[in-house]
Amino acid sequence: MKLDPFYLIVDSADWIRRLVPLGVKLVQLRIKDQPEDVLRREIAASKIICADHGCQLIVNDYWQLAIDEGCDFVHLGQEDLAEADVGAIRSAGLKLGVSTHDGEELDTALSVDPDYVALGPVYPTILKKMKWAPQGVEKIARWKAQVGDLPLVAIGGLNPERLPGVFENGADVAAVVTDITLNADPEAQTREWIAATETWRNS
Ligand SMILES: Cc1ncc(COP(=O)(O)OP(=O)(O)O)c(N)n1
Ligand SMILES: Cc1nc(C(=O)O)sc1CCOP(=O)(O)O
Ligand SMILES: [Mg+2]
Repeated sequence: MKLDPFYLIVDSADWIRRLVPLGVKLVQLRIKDQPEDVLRREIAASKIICADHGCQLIVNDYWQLAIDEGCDFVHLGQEDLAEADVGAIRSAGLKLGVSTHDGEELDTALSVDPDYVALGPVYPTILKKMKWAPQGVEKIARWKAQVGDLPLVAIGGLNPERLPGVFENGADVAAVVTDITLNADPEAQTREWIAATETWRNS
C-alpha cells in the first residue's frame, strides 16, 4: 500500500477543514479527553471533509467509533492495541497503523499484520511527555530493514529541514503535529510540507 509521504496529525475537524483543502492527502484525527458525542461529531465531520478532498482519514485511538462512523483506517498505540479487538477492526474492513518505540513493540505490532508501523520519537517532541529518548534517524534504517515493504512512518520533532534525513534512512512517511499547528502560519507551513515531500510522493 502506498501512503502519502506527508502525514498531518491534528486534534479537530476544524483543523481538517482548514488544512486538508490545501492538498493534504493523509491526515490523522487525534483527539484527547472529549466526551463520546463530541468525538462522534468530530469524526463524522472529518470523514466528510476528507472524502470531499480525496484525503485518507485515520482515526487515532477510537477504533469502535471509527467503525461506527464508517471510517476505514485507525491508528493504535501499544496500550490501545492491547485493549482493542483487532478481529473486529479487521472484520469491519478497517486498516490499522501501529506505533512502536522499541524492538519488543515492533514484534507486537508486526504480529497483528498492520498496514503501517510508526517509529518515534525520531527527534525530541514538545507535544507530549515520552519515556523514550529521541531515536535518531539511524534507527529508521534499522526499522526499515525489519519491516521490508510495509510502510514505515517516522514521527516526532519533524520539520521540513529534517525530512531528507528521515526519507534517506528509509521512512516512507513523515508525520507531524506542532511544526504545523503551532506555526505562526499553519497554511503556509502545510504548503511547505507538501512541497518538501514532493520528491517522495511519486517515487
Ligand atoms: C503516526 C502516529 N505515530 C504514533 C502515534 C502515537 O500513538 P500512541 O502511542 O497511542 O499515542 P497517542 O497519539 O494516542 O497519544 C500516533 N498517534 N500516530
Ligand atoms: C503523537 C506522537 N507519538 C509519538 C511517538 O513517538 O509515538 S511522537 C508524537 C508527537 C509528534 O508531534 P510533533 O510532530 O509535534 O513532535
Ligand atoms: Mg493512542
